[in-house]
Amino acid sequence: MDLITVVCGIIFKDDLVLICRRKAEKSLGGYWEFPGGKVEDGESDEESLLRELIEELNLKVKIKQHFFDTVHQYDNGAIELISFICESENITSESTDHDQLAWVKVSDLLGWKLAPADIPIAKELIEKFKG
Ligand SMILES: Nc1nc2c([nH]c(=O)n2[C@H]2C[C@H](O)[C@@H](COP(=O)(O)OP(=O)(O)OP(=O)(O)O)O2)c(=O)[nH]1
Repeated sequence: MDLITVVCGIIFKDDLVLICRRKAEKSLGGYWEFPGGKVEDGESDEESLLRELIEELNLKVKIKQHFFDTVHQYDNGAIELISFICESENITSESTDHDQLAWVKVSDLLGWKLAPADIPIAKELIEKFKG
């Protein structure tokens, strides 16, 4: 099966990072993720991320750096999840794709029910921001 490319933003506001809970009716409903989405034909990863964040969250961010990529095999196919560290000037509180949003400390990330593909990214972030 094909590998689907998905981009996500690790969006910081001060020292908190945004995670979003996927609506129940979506694939991986109820799991928390870093917001983003599938890369469309003809788009760069960065363009895709900026578009998705505006569409879903009406949030404009600054992409600071490419962070970490991971491949995860779900039952219905594999995704490559490409993450970027971003900064946001404002806090968003509504999403078209999620039923809850939370701004959390990096050190608390693994206490949330993250989508399985996000766990290696969360672990890497915890390492990076440790002490
Ligand atoms: N946006 C995003 N998606 C993620 C993350 N982790 C993870 O496994 N995914 C999965 C969920 C989806 O299967 C896919 C992204 O799809 P999407 O959110 O753009 O799209 P969609 O609603 O059209 O997806 P789908 O219901 O058709 O699967 O990647 C993450 O951190 N952010």
